[in-house]
Amino acid sequence: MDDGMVVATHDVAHRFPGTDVLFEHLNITVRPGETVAVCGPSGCGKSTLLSILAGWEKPWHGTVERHGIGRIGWAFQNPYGVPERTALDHVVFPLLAKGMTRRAAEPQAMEALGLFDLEYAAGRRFADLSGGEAQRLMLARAVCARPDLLLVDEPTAQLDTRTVHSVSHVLGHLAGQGMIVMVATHDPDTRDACRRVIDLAEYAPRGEANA
Ligand SMILES: Nc1ncnc2c1ncn2[C@@H]1O[C@H](COP(=O)(O)OP(=O)(O)OP(=O)(O)O)[C@@H](O)[C@H]1O
Repeated sequence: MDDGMVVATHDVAHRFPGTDVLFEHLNITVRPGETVAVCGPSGCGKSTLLSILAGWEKPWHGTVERHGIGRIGWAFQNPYGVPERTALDHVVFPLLAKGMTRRAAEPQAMEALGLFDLEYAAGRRFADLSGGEAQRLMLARAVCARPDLLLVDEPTAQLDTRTVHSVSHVLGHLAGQGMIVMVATHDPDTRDACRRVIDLAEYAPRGEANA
């Protein structure tokens, strides 16, 4: 990881073709060690902002700087997987894609499962996981390859309060190890556990932009 690593937006605004402007004049700078909650009402553009930060979506206006960022990890809002494959298979897969052997990948994948208290489920089929287990599996898969930038979309929608606290704690711990962690969330507990909050409602256009 690069000490000078940074993710920044410079006067970013976004709208999809044929839709209103979601947010504008967004200037943020995020550095390693930070956990940032991206908040705001449903449909305000939280997931879209994460996609823009990842470079998957080009902003309608402005630029995004990703200095020193190599690997990006992403945990999706809706867990998805291959029903008959095990939880461990899902976490091993990105490591194999990175060129690791299965033998080398498995301990690293088990460590990632352990971070989210999922070792017990390593051998279970994805189809047999509960909603909360599948959601934690997405987190384990996102962090297993030790990304520089971790983008997490609604990580706690299906989790109970105690698990929310433990996931928030792990995300803070990963940031402490030098990751940049950004979390789109509605959940007040998750938001409060983050070091910084970006409220996208504050960047909603006022008046003329959507006229
Ligand atoms: N590819 C697209 N084309 C057109 N509109 C889109 C596209 N992707 C998202 N949108 C719209 O942009 C808006 C913002 O979507 P986004 O998923 O970023 O919101 P969100 O704040 O994450 O919402 P939620 O909290 O409900 O998950 C929504 O109105 C959505 O319908």
